[in-house]
Formats: sequence, C-alpha cells, structure tokens
Amino acid sequence: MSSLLEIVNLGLSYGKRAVLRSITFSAQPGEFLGLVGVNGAGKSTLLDIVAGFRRSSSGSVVIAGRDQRAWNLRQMCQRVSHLPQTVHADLPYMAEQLVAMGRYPHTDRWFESDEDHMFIRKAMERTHCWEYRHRNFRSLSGGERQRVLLAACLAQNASILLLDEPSTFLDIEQQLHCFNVLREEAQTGKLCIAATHDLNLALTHCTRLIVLADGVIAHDISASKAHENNDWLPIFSSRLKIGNTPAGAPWIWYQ
Ligand SMILES: Nc1ncnc2c1ncn2[C@@H]1O[C@H](COP(=O)(O)OP(=O)(O)OP(=O)(O)O)[C@@H](O)[C@H]1O
Repeated sequence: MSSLLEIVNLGLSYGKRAVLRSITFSAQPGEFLGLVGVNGAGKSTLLDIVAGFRRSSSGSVVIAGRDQRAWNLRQMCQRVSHLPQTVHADLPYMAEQLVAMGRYPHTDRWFESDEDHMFIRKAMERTHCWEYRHRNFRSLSGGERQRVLLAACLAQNASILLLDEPSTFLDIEQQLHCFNVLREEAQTGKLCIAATHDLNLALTHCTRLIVLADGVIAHDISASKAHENNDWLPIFSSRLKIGNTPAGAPWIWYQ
C-alpha cells in the first residue's frame, strides 16, 4: 500500500540546538499513531512541520505522494487537519460557526452547502457538542471547547488528522470517547496522529507508537506488541511497569 505520509530525514534546529534529528517514518491509511515522549521531546514541533506551520531545517515531508511544498494552502487543508495544543479561548464565534470553518477548504461559496451542514452536524454529534452549537465559544468550559475544536477537525474531512493532545481538558468518559472517534476515523482509511501523554489511551486505541526522545525516534512499535519489549518505558519514568489487561492488551501502571 502506498504511504499517505512519508517523512524523510527531517531535522529542525533553533540556533545550535537540534530539536528534531533524522526523523524518518512513513504511515499508511488506516493507521492511528500515538506520538509520545516527555515534555520538550518535539511532538508539537513535528506535528507543526507536517501541518506546514513550521519549516524544517532539513529533510522532507511527502503527503499523498507529493512533496508538501508542492501543495498550495487550500490543497493542504483539504488533506491535512490539525488540532493545536492551545487555542485562544476568546474566539468571538458560536460553536457551530467555528466548526463550519473546518469546511472552508472545500468550499468556494460564501454560504455553506447542504453537504457542509451534514459534515458540521455529524462532527458535532460525534464529539457530543451539537447541543451547544448556538453557544458563544468564549462561554464554554475547557472540555466543551475542546470538543468543538475536535469537531472542526472532523468536519474538515481531511485524510490526515494531526492532533496535539486531543484529550486535554476532557473528562475520563470524553477522553475515551475522543480516542474511540479517532480510532474510528482511522478505520475508515484516514491516518490519525495524536500526540499524547496518556500512554494507556495510546496503547488501547492506537495501532502504533512513535516514541520521541532527545529529538530522534527512539522507538517505533506496534501498540498491540508494546509489552513484548519494555525498553521504551524508562524514557518516561523509572516508576512505570507494563503488563496486560484481562483481555490481553498492554497496560501500564506506576509504582
Ligand atoms: N521558537 C522556539 N525557539 C526555541 N526553542 C523552541 C521553540 N519552539 C519550541 N522550542 C523547543 O523545542 C523543544 C520541543 O518543543 P515541543 O513543543 O515540540 O515539545 P513537546 O514534545 O510537544 O512538549 P510538551 O509535551 O511539553 O508539549 C522544546 O525544548 C522547546 O522549548
């Protein structure tokens, strides 16, 4: 199967400090990658580069078989959606208007089409925020805002979803729901990449873990086999242990 995303020898330095070095991996439609690593490991930087918001110092990003720089902005936004780690909370829009912005790459009209409305409603229902579609974004709680922003990403209907800590601010039920929705997106043939600090959410929902450490990919492992080799765990903490859930899935606990 051809790669939807191919990253080759990517590097980024700030002055003399290399934040990312020799990052190389490819990913296929249907994969759900958990991008994990300690604070400052480079997760957001990598997602930002793939989204086209930051320029790498070296290397290349190939999206759907074509160098990222060969796509124009609209074409990029049709293919890649990005949920940033932080969004200004004072955006002066209703929740539904914000989600509608996810449709902009697909429309050249002033008003949204029936199809746009279908995507907007479906996305808001999936992230459980349709009921407050008429609320001002500024008036929503942190978790309610996060659900609206995730809905905007889904409404964009891009083939690659880049999500920077998508479960931030969400209660436990909504964290599980969020990762379930992303897994479902991947199962429809999209590629989801989520940066997260929740290793168990990643292990139980992602297909693969990319572990960043000191600016490089320290481990690239199948989530379902993550317990077969626990070399990657001490990167996070010496207090972590890995075992299995009653259903046989990998599970981490701390001492
Ligand atoms: N504009 C910048 N100038 C200098 N250093 C930067 C800049 N932007 C990011 N960095 C550094 O790059 C490193 C990687 O940052 P990044 O935000 O990608 O980490 P992260 O893995 O997403 O971290 P976290 O888990 O804390 O969100 C950090 O050490 C950060 O301080």
